Amino acid sequence: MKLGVIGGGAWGTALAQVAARGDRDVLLWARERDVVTSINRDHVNAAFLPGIALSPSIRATGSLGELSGCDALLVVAPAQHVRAVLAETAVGATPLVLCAKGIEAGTRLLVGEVAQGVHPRAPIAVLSGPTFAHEVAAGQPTAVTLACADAGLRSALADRLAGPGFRPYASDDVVGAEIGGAVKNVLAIACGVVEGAGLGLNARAALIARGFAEMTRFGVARGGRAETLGGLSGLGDLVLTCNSVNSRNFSLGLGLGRGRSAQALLADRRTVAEGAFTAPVLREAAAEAGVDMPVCAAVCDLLEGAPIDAVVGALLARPLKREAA
Ligand SMILES: NC(=O)C1=CN([C@@H]2O[C@H](COP(=O)(O)OP(=O)(O)OC[C@H]3O[C@@H](n4cnc5c(N)ncnc54)[C@H](O)[C@@H]3O)[C@@H](O)[C@H]2O)C=CC1
Ligand SMILES: O=C(CO)COP(=O)(O)O
Repeated sequence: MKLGVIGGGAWGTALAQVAARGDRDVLLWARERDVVTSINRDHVNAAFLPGIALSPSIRATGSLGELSGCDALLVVAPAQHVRAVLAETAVGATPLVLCAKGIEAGTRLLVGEVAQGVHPRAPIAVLSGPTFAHEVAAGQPTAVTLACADAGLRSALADRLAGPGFRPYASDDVVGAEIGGAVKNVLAIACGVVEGAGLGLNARAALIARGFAEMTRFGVARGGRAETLGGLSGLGDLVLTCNSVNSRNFSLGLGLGRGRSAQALLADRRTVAEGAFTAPVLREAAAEAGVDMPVCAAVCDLLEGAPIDAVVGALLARPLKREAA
C-alpha cells in the first residue's frame, strides 16, 4: 500500500516517517516550498519538525496532483483547512485517513464528515491518540486509535502503519475517535491557564476529570461511544496534552494564564493550536446538542479576553450537582 501524506507540518512529517519505516516510499505534500526543499535535499523538516533525521524514502512535493498514484492518503492539514485542501485533491475512491483534531467553524462538522462531503466515494478512517510528533518521529513507543467502519481497510491500514514503536488499536467508532481529539485540545488550554495563573495541581486534576465528563457527554450525544472516549484518542490524549508544555494548546493556555491576550499569543505563530479554533465552534455545537460543557465554555470566555478571576469564580459558583450527572 503506497501512502501519501497531505500536510507537511510536524504531525504529517512524523506520520510520513512512520510510514517510511523499512525504506518504503512515501509521498508527502507540503504547502510551503521551503519545507519541500528541506525534506528532499536535506531529509529534515527544519520549519516544523527540527532536529529529526527523516528517512530518505520520504519524497516531498508541492503538487497535490502527484498524490493520485497513492493507495491511501493520510490527511494532516489543520482542521480548518482540510476542506480547501481536499477540494483541490483528486481522491475518487482512495481511502482517506483523517489525522487532524478539530471541528470545522461554520458547519460544525467533524473533519471526517467534511472529508466525506467533499469526496463521497472515499472510505474514511481516523487516526488519533496521545502522539507528540517529535516522539513519534524519533521512534519512541506510541499507541493510537485507528477507527474505520470497514474492518478490512482498518486492518490493512493498521498492518501498514504498525511497527516496534507504533501500535494502532482498532475501533469502528470514527465519531468517538474524532471527538476525543477535538475536545482535548480545548481542555489542554484550560489546564495551561491553571498552570500559568498558579492555581495549583488540584485544580488541574479537577479540570481533567470534569473535562473528561464534558468530552464524554458531547461524544455520546454526537453518536460516539463512551468506551472510545475512555481510550487512547480521548482520555489518553487528554492526559498527555493537559500535562505538558510540549503541547501547543497547553502552552497557549499558559500564556493566557500569565496575562497575555490570545490575539498576541496567536499572532505570528507558524504552528497551529487547534483548541483556539475549536473552542467557539464547540460551544455552538454543544448548545445545539443540548450538552452542558462549562469548562469548554470558560475557555471560550478566556480566549475572548474575560478576566481569569471572574471566569474561575463563575465556574466554581455554579450550583452544586451530582458527580455522575
Ligand atoms: N504536532 C503534533 O504533535 C500533533 C498534531 N496533530 C494534529 O495535526 C494537525 C496538523 O498539525 P501539525 O502537523 O502539528 O501542524 P504544525 O503546527 O506543525 O504546522 C502548521 C501546518 O499548517 C499548515 N497550514 C497553514 N496554513 C494553511 C492553509 N491555509 N492551508 C493548508 N494548510 C495550512 C502548514 O502548511 C503546516 O503544515 C492538527 O490538527 C493537529 O492538531 C495531531 C497529533 C499530534
Ligand atoms: O495532539 C497532540 C498530541 O496528541 C499535540 O498536541 P498540541 O497540538 O497541543 O501540541
